[in-house]
Amino acid sequence: MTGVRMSRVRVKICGITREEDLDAAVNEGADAIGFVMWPNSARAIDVERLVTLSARVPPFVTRVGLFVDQDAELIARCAPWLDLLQFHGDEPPEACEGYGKAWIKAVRMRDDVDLAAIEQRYSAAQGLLLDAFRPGIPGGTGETFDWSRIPRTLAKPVILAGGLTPDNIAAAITAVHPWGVDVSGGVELERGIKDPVRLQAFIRNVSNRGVTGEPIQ
Ligand SMILES: O=C(O)c1ccccc1N[C@@H]1O[C@H](COP(=O)(O)O)[C@@H](O)[C@H]1O
Repeated sequence: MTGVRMSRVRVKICGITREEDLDAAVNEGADAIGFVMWPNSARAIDVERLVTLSARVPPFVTRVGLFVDQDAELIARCAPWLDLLQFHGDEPPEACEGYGKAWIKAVRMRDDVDLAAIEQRYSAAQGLLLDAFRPGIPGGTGETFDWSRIPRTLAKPVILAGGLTPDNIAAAITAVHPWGVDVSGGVELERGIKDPVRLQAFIRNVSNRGVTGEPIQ
């Protein structure tokens, strides 16, 4: 490919709990940093910690707050420290609005999922984040799903998630052509603690690929 620079795939590093992990992600070129505000997660942070970590994020890096069927009051308290809300539960569209923030809807890829219907229902979402389905667990499972189930016809930007790693991310981008990718467990040493080596490898393996999966010239 000559003369054409394909748009690059955006990358979000989720489940940041520590300053050093945040700095490593930003310095490697992450486009977005995810903060898990769902208290049942081993990667959860509280509002006080969100305020501290959020203040460390430089301009042009998106601060994303992850919520799972949580109280409007808690989301409203977090919203000033966030740029984008990620709804990872069974929230109806009405529960995602009213915070004055753009938002994305996470969809767990159950066998019977109808993405076209979901896209219509969540028409105000900025994008759809597609994650693996495991009963009883809202996300962050570290599991992949069959990427060929994602139709190419979706109008909204697709953010691919679920079990992504430095080793499978190139194949994932080639298969799905996503707008962005989101990773948590695949770049960790343990839950909530990122591995700088895996983090660097993941972001580098994303950054040199266009949305077609071809290396950017
Ligand atoms: O990270 C969590 O603990 C979490 C909890 C509840 C819902 C979602 C969660 N994480 C998100 O799940 C996907 C996939 O994560 P992984 O890469 O498979 O570990 C991603 O969007 C995380 O942000």
